[in-house]
Amino acid sequence: MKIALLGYGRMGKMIEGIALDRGHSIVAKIDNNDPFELNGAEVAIDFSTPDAAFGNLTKCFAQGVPVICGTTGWLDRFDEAVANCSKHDGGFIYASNFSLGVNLFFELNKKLAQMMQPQKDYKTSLTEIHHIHKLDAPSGTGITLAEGVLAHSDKENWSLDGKVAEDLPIYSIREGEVPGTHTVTYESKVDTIEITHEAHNREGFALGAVVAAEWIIGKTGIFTMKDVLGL
Ligand SMILES: NC(=O)C1=CN([C@@H]2O[C@H](COP(=O)(O)OP(=O)(O)OC[C@H]3O[C@@H](n4cnc5c(N)ncnc54)[C@H](O)[C@@H]3O)[C@@H](O)[C@H]2O)C=CC1
Ligand SMILES: O=C(O)C1=N[C@H](C(=O)O)C[C@H](O)C1
Repeated sequence: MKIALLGYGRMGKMIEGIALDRGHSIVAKIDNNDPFELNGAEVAIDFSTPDAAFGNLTKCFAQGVPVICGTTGWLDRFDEAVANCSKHDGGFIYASNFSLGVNLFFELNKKLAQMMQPQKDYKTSLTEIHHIHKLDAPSGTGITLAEGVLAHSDKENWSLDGKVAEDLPIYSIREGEVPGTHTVTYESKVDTIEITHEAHNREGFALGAVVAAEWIIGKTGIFTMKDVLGL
């Protein structure tokens, strides 16, 4: 499979290593202000920046190249990206987190939220911890987890660091080089129930993105990691 990497930072470099190990070739590495030349790529993988992702996706769809996008912090334009993809009959997978472990954790989170819905004595919150270089807060994974909780809650919205009292709080912590830790907490006067996913490194994210790229070849439409992993 010929891959174009959009964004050649921490994730782009890790994806390159995993893709080469799995027998694929990298035909383009586009970072920052590089010319946008896809060089015959069969699929593009975008791990760039919140400001860059939407423009990169738009160019790929216009050139008929399916995209795997892991960049977070740009989702105010997600519906537009989906419309662009559909207009060109393209292929698209966005995931706030591509790791198998986190996608299992998403399902566990929804199941626990469903069980906790009648338990009104518990106060719910989310916490995400990431490295100090991260540009967006809360994390995309934190937002997906919050959506899973809100689907089984009387609350309607989440807010960053509990800024809106009636919302579900997502607390964002930036420290050192933490790859990504997410915790969902239910706390009552008598006890605490907590589920945590802790990434030990970025390999799981990168492998999931390459597996998604392998999966989308030959398909058109908008998909999720649930489709890829059969969850
Ligand atoms: N969905 C997932 O599983 C994961 C998502 N992420 C997200 O992926 C994104 C990238 O993360 P990292 O690699 O850690 O960041 P990074 O900062 O190491 O790399 C981003 C790269 O994008 C480049 N860039 C800037 N403008 C660009 C443009 N117009 N086109 C292409 N590249 C451009 C930057 O120069 C930089 O090299 C972040 O949004 C992060 O939150 C990170 C890990 C896992
Ligand atoms: O920026 C990161 O590093 C990560 N970003 C993603 C997010 O915002 O959820 C996924 C992972 O947690 C690492």
